[in-house]
Amino acid sequence: MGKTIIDKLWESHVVAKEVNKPDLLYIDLHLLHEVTSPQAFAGLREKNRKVRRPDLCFATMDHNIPTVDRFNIKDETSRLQVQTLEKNCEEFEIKLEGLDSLQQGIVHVIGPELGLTLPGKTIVCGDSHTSTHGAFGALAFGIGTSEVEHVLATQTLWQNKPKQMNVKIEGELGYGVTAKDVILWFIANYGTNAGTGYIIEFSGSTVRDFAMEERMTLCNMSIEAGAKASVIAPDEKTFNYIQGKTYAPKESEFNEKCEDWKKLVSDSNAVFDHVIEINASDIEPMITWGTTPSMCLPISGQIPSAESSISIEEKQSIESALSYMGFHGHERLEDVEVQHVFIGSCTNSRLSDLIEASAVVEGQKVHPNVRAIVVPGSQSVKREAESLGIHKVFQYAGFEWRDSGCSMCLGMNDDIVPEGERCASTSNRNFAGRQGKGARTHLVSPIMAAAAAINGKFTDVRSMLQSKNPEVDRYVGI
Ligand SMILES: CC(C)[C@H](C(=O)O)[C@@H](O)C(=O)O
Ligand code: SF4
Repeated sequence: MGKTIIDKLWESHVVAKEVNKPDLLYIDLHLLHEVTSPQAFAGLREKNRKVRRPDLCFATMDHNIPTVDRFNIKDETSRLQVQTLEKNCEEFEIKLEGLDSLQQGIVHVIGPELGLTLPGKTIVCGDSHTSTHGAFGALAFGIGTSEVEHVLATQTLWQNKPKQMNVKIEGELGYGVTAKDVILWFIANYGTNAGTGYIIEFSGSTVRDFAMEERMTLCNMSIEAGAKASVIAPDEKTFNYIQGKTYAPKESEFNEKCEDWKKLVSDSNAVFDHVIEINASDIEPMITWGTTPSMCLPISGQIPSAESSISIEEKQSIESALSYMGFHGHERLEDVEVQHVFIGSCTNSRLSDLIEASAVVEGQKVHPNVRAIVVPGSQSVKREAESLGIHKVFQYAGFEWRDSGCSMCLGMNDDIVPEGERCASTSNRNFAGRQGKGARTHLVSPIMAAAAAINGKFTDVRSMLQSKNPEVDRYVGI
């Protein structure tokens, strides 16, 4: 029987195997941030242990930091976490991209950007959206703080091998439909438990046609479908993206690596535990209306009411989502007004996301009732965008142009949505309280967020797109 890419990645990292026990996997890259690492380092210190391979660890600070006046962290716990990470990295000799670093950014944005994320690697981080790195053909997943300590101490991790799912997406996406819409559509149709117990391989012509940034968006949110991880077979696009990046292999070593990486594909006779086939042309621009990513509809849709529920549980969950979100049911999504727009997060804060959104915004003004912010995923993305003049498009329109960080993706820093207010957000989670107490989050793509910023309400972005330049056109699928 053939092997899947998941088998290949897994088997090449098993360092100990016993019947009826988890496998011990070697970890090639351990990413760290300020929130989930302090107790792990404290544990090492208590047991008088060292970090086994500091050279395979890499740290950044992203969750707690301000995106304006970034050195002035007002909240004491946040400041302490950031200072603790600085101290830990110094003591245990781990490379850190701190607040003063030109390379600082959201951990899942800078890993790929610096060429740390490579095909064939096992990558872990104390963060659920580590699945993002699977876009490069890496086996990448989030771990808990006690596992962070274990990996720091041993560079290995005990893991049960999950089941495997192939999600095949075929065909061309419609005009104005993005990778974000694909993953939202997937979760809306298959649920937040679709991937529970599985690693997903995303395959098919739609995925192959995606740029690396789009593949990252897809893998980023696979965790919201319950998956342990997701992976996309590396190809020429992957290799081109990696070539020349700071920590990527150089010259002849790079060429040799590419030959190895090409083998990271599922064999044609490989068998998956489950296969889902999706037709890309079925997908429309999507928007969440409720408090889980699966409470999600095409922009042309109407918010459901609890009456149509098929079970008591469903009725209760719809009722509680409607009440939290301030809806009665039956409202048209296109009539819903927003007060905040957030373009950012590890799902959608890369250069291509900002280019796309700026194409919608160009020459227009943010609606007077809306406060809109753009938070580049890394300081490098910020610089690149500025070199293209993208920041001017946003600033002219009335968007705030910030420094990088997790920002409004979660209420752990200064960027909070006030209680009862509504935010069109390019992030990945819309749980109650996610963007602040009582905040109402609607997950959308960057171009849909841009459209909402201009109109002050959700709008089918396809009615606003204008063909402006080929670079932008390529991204918006024109
Ligand atoms: C803080 C961290 C543990 C958390 C995660 O694991 O995902 C955060 O990044 C999030 O997106 O909710
Ligand atoms: S941007 Fe959001 S989802 Fe991503 S790591 Fe930060 S908090 Fe988590």
